[in-house]
Amino acid sequence: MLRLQAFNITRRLTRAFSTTLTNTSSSVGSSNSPTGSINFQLSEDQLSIQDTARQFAREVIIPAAPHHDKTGEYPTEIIKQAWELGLVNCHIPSKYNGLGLGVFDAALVSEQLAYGCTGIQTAIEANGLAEAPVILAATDAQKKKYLGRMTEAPLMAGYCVTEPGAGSDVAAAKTNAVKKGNKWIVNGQKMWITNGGKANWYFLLAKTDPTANAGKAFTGFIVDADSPGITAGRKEWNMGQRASDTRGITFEDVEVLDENRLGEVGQGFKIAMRAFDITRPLVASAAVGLAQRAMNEASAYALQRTTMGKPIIEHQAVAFMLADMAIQVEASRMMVWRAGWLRDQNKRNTYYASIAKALASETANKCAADAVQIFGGNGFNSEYPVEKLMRDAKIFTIYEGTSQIQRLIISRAITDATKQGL
Ligand SMILES: CCCCCCCC(=O)SCCNC(=O)CCNC(=O)[C@H](O)C(C)(C)COP(=O)(O)OP(=O)(O)OC[C@H]1O[C@@H](n2cnc3c(N)ncnc32)[C@H](O)[C@@H]1OP(=O)(O)O
Repeated sequence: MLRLQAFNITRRLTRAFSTTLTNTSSSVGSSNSPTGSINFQLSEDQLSIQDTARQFAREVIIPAAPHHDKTGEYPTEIIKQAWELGLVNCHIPSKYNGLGLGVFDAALVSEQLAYGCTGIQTAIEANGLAEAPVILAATDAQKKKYLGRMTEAPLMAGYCVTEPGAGSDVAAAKTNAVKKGNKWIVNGQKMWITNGGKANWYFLLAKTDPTANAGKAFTGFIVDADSPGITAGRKEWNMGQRASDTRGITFEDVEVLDENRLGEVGQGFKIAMRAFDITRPLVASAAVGLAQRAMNEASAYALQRTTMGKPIIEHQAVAFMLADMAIQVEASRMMVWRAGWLRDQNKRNTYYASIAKALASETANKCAADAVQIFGGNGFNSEYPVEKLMRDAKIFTIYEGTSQIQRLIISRAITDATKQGL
């Protein structure tokens, strides 16, 4: 079933590809996207890695997705296979034995994996989210230790920022770290942590100066998940993306060595935000993958389902819904590419990342809901694939910043630009 041999060939191509895109700096890999001109033609290498991810989604993820959706079982075996193909931890620089892909190239992968199942893709991509602050701010020794091990075994990691009382408003987070000698003592409660119960280590954001403003109040840490005092709560049973492991995590007098502090004291909030500049385009590309799947499922169904003597795809009411899906999918993908490309040029992309995230996540919801509509009664039934897409889509407008937070970021950028007369 797996056709791993075929995948291994593509993996070798992928590895070869990585050597030409290697990035050993502290930023996520630069891409081979041409500078000075716009070119929508993917390179042979990009097509190759996209094809590997597409094939993996079609042959491995799609057949297994209904089981993981129904049972909530964590897709350990699938993640292991994806890891063997180089489809996990795409950003880790080659210096630490990773592929060192840029955001643009990683988006090609995440769109394809998400086409198969966004629950499984989220479990995979959550590694990228936890690793982003480490790639951005860690010392060489920290990178060797924590990124290096991710390339030696199919381990998972988690990004511990959200709290029961601090989701959209990160600055309201209360988990604190107090310095004692060469250690920090961490206390607090995190919530909705993806890979919470599966992670080998966490990126942790903790308040270290309660009197300072957000930009200086927090510090980032890398925390081993088996540290005494850490307790992972029960797996949350969510509306969709059920393959993904989401939990609350309690920190009770957890000792973290100062050598595990990430960056300067007080810089944690900015490191956590800069990580989103990398990962929001990837969440958006996953939403595009789901939207594309909804459109493909709806088109195929509309071609074979007949009413009033003809396939429903020939009824304009249905055909125009499909056309609207195509418009939204194509526009969303272009925004993902723009946000990713800009980041790969080492330019600030926060505004475009938020536009891509808001547009693509709302597109995923619209396309999934319209696919259910096109399927009619069958769409409402769990024997058909589209009700899962509709449940899975909802979280895209919530995690990694709600649609409202994206609009806050976009509108602040407009205000700033206007004030500067731009
Ligand atoms: C597929 C994988 C998915 C995995 C599962 C998903 C997991 C998650 O959902 S993770 C949690 C997601 N949470 C979020 O996205 C939180 C949303 N909220 C936010 O983004 C922020 O809290 C936001 C934008 C509202 C910040 O607002 P606010 O509190 O007003 O802070 P703000 O004043 O803008 O910024 C504070 C400082 O940080 C700086 N800063 C903000 N953003 C950035 C950035 N992108 N880059 C660099 N610096 C930044 C500001 O310039 C400011 O600096 P200074 O103090 O020197 O002026």
